[in-house]
Amino acid sequence: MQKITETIVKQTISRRKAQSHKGTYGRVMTIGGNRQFGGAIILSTSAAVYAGSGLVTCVTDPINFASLHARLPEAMVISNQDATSIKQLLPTMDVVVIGPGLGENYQALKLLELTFSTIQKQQTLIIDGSAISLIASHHLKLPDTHLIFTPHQMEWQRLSGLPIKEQTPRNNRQVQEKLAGTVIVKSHRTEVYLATSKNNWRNTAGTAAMATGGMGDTLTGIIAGFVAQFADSNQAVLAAVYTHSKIADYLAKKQYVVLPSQIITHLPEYMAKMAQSEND
Ligand SMILES: NC(=O)C1=CN([C@@H]2O[C@H](COP(=O)(O)OP(=O)(O)OC[C@H]3O[C@@H](n4cnc5c(N)ncnc54)[C@H](OP(=O)(O)O)[C@@H]3O)[C@@H](O)[C@H]2O)[C@@H](O)CC1
Ligand SMILES: Nc1ncnc2c1ncn2[C@@H]1O[C@H](COP(=O)(O)OP(=O)(O)O)[C@@H](O)[C@H]1O
Ligand SMILES: [Mg+2]
Repeated sequence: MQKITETIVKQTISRRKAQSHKGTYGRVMTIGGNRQFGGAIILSTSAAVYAGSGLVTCVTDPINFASLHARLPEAMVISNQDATSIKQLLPTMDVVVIGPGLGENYQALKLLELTFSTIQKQQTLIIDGSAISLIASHHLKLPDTHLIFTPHQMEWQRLSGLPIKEQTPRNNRQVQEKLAGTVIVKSHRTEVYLATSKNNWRNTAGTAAMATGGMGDTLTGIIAGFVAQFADSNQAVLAAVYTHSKIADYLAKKQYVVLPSQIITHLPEYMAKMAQSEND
C-alpha cells in the first residue's frame, strides 16, 4: 500500500492562471437528494463549488431547491423529473456525481438508468451512496465512461459481494478490475484502487471526529471539483481524499466532532495554502 500524503495535494493543486474563466475550471453535475435526504446533495453540491468547480448544476427533487439556494446561490438547479433538460445538459459536463441522498425507489432507479444511458465516454461519473446500492440490488450494467465508485464498507459489501472482513487489498483489487473503474473504499483509513494504475493507496489523514452523516456526501463533491479542474485525474482523486480528511484533522484539534459543512467552508483556504507551496 502506498501512502496518501500532503505531497500529492501540493503536486496537484496549482496556482490559477490569470487568463482563465469559469469554463476553465470544469462543469459538474450532482444528481441526488430525494424528499428525505435533501441535505446529502446540498453537501455534495456545496463541496463541488467550494472545491473550485467553475459551474455546478444540481439535479434534485424540487422540494430541495429553496434550501439549496438559501445556502448556495452559486449552484444551478434542474428538477429530477425533467428528463429532457437532464438529457440535454448532462453530456456538456466534465464530471457527474450520482447517489448522495438519491434513495432507492423506482424514481431513483429510473434517474440512475437515464444517467447511465446519457453519459458519454470522455466524461467522469462518480457513483456514491444509494446509486451503489441500486447497482447492486438491480444488477445494472455499467456505462462505458470513466467511473469512480465511493462506497463505505457496507456499500462495498453490497457491490462487490465481499463481506467486510474479507475486504483485503488483494480481494478489493480483483473486484475493482471487473468493475473497470476507480474504487475508493471508505473507512477510518480509506483505501483507493485506481483504475489505470496497479498501485493501491491508503489515506494517512482522518479522524473519528468525521464519523457523522453527510461526511461521504461531502467527499464526492470534493472529488468532483478536483477531477473537473486538475489535469491528472488519479492525482486529483488522491488529493481530494487527503484534503477532506486533513481539514477534518485540523478542525478536530479544537472540536470533538467536525461537521461536513465546516470542512466545505475551509476548502478554499486549505487549497490556497497547498497551491502556494506547490514547489516546496
Ligand atoms: N443529511 C442527509 O441527507 C444524509 C443522507 N444520507 C444518504 O442516505 C443514503 C443511505 O446511506 P447510508 O450510508 O446512511 O445507509 P446505508 O447504505 O444503509 O449504510 C449504512 C449501513 O452500513 C453499515 N456500515 C458498515 N460499515 C460502514 C462504514 N464504514 N460506514 C458507514 N456505514 C457502515 C452500517 O452499520 P451500523 O451503523 O448499523 O453499524 C449500516 O448498517 C445515501 O444516499 C446517503 O447519501 C447519508 O449520507 C446521511 C446524511
Ligand atoms: N472514524 C473515522 N476516521 C476517519 N474517517 C472517517 C471515520 N468515520 C467516517 N470517516 C469518513 O467519513 C466519510 C463517511 O462516508 P459515508 O459513510 O458515505 O457518509 P455519508 O453517506 O453519511 O455522507 C468517509 O470519507 C470516511 O472515510
Ligand atoms: Mg455515503
